[in-house]
Amino acid sequence: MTVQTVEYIRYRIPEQQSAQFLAAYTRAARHLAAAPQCVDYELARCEEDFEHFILRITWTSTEDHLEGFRKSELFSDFLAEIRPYVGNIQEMRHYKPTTVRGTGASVPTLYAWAGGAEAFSRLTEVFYDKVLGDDVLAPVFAGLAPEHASHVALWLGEVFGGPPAYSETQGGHGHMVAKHLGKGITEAQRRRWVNLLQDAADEAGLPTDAEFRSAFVAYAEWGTRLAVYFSSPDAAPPAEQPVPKWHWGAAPPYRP
Ligand code: HEM
Repeated sequence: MTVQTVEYIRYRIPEQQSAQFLAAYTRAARHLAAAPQCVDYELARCEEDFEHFILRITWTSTEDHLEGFRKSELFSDFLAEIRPYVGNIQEMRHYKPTTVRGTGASVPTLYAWAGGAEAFSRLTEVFYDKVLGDDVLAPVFAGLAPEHASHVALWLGEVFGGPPAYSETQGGHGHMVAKHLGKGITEAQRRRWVNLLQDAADEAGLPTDAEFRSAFVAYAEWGTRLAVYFSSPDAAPPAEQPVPKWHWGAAPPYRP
């Protein structure tokens, strides 16, 4: 059995060349991404001394790197991009992982666990396709603005711990809630909204683990009930409030 190996390449790049260096590596990285011998890679920059960079590449094995990638056309294309910096290399060696390894106790956000911005865009695209084909919800969403799905994706991403993209581009909680004023959403419509959101989560490939889905549905329940409340004829617009931040709740992510 071959054992993965980690190659570390340490560079010292003068500050004034660092922008070109990063641009060259951004281009070169395409050839790593296309290499079947490459498991993953990351170029990191030293926080304490900006001139130090470390490129970490995990290869399927040292032999695959030296006999496979190094002898392939991808390597020539990779090298062509970074050749000006070969003289700046301070170390370039392969390291075999030892048994000392593990993960810490940091808890990922629901946003990261779901798969980030891309996962929420997929979710709302699938969701609004369903909504527009649904007999109960289609009338509510007739004439929907084309950017609606992407705005809701930004909103959900922010609620679940992602960047504040909705509040920075659209508005805060009050702004979002106000979108529902006067809509007269019924319980049947609300319940269908929650059901279709879960169907869309399945189809869009969001994680299906119990911990994620229970937190996800908890927010859908809470948010839709607020939407119904504020959509009733006598509801007053809400005061401006921060965007709610949804967390895992009682059951943190399960990691065997
Ligand atoms: C967790 C629950 C909900 C969330 C997070 C949510 C989120 C949003 C957001 C972010 C917007 C504004 C989109 C934009 O800025 O373009 C919006 C608008 C809207 N929502 Fe909701 N919503 C929820 C529940 C519901 C429900 C249950 C219904 C109806 C069944 C509904 C109907 C609408 C409609 C019709 C609009 C468009 C308003 C307009 O632009 O005229 N929403 N929603």
